[in-house]
Amino acid sequence: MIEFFKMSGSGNDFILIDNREGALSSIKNIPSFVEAICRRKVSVGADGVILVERSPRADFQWRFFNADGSEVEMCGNGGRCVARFAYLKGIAGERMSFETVAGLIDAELRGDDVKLRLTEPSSLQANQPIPVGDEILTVDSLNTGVPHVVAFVEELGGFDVFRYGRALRYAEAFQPAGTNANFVTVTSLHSLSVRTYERGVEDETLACGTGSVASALAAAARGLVESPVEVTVRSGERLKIHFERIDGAFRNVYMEGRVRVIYEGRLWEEAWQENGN
Ligand SMILES: N[C@H](CCC[C@H](N)C(=O)O)C(=O)O
Repeated sequence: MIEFFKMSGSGNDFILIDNREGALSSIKNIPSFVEAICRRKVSVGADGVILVERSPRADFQWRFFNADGSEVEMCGNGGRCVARFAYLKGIAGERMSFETVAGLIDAELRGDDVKLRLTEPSSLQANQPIPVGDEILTVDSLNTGVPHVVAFVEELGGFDVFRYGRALRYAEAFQPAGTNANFVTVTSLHSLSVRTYERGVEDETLACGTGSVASALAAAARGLVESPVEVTVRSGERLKIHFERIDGAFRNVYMEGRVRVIYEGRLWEEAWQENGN
C-alpha cells in the first residue's frame, strides 16, 4: 500500500507521497503511474503528483509531475501544499527550504496559510502577437519557475479559456516546451482576476500559483498594478502576491494563500494498474 495525502492549494489539487524511504521503489514507470492515479472517477484524480525525497542541502527535495505524467520544474500551489505536508509529517519546521528543478524554494507556514518565495522570474517579453485561428492574440510571456503567457481580456466570465488556452499552449512561438496560458482582468491597482489553462493538465484548473504570479508581474510591468496584488482565481479563492521591482527586474517574489488537507489515503494497486495486467 502506498500512503498519500490529497491536498488542495486554492483548488489546484495534488497527491503527495513521502518517498524518502522509497515508497515507490516497486513502481517501474513513474510518469505512467502518475497519469493513472491522476485520472478522475477511475482513480484518485488530481492536477498533479508531488514526491518528497531526501536532500543533502535543504530540508527536502521534490519531484513535481503534472496530471499527464510530465515532470516539470516548479508548481506554486503544489509548493504551498508540500510545505504544509512536510510540516505535518515532521520533515521540516514552520520555516523550510526545498529543492526543485527551478531552484531552491523557501516556504513559511502561517496557520493554514503558506507563504512561498519563488525563484527569480525571467524572460519577460511583452506584446507578442500570436495567431489563433483567424484572430491575433497579443500576449506577454515570462518564466516564474515554469513558462507562462498572459493575455489581458475585458470579460473573464464567458471567455473560452479552453479554446484560446489550448491554442497558446501549443503555439509555434512557444515550442518545444509549450507554455501555460493565463487570461487576466485587472480590477484595481492591487487586484486582478485570472483564469488559467495549464500545460500538462491540458485543461483549465481552478487555480495556478505560478500563473497568478506571472499575471501579477505582467500587469505590474505594464503599470496596471503595484505590490501587493490580490489575485482571485477560478475557484474564487484569493492568492496574495508580493514583489519588488529593482532596476526594472522583479525581485523577492512571494505568493501566499491557504492550503487544505482533504484526506489521507492508502493506494491499492488497482488505483493505477488496469485490471488483469
Ligand atoms: N502545469 C504547470 C506546472 C504546475 C503549475 C501550477 N499548478 C502552479 O500552481 O504553479 C506546467 O507544466 O508548467
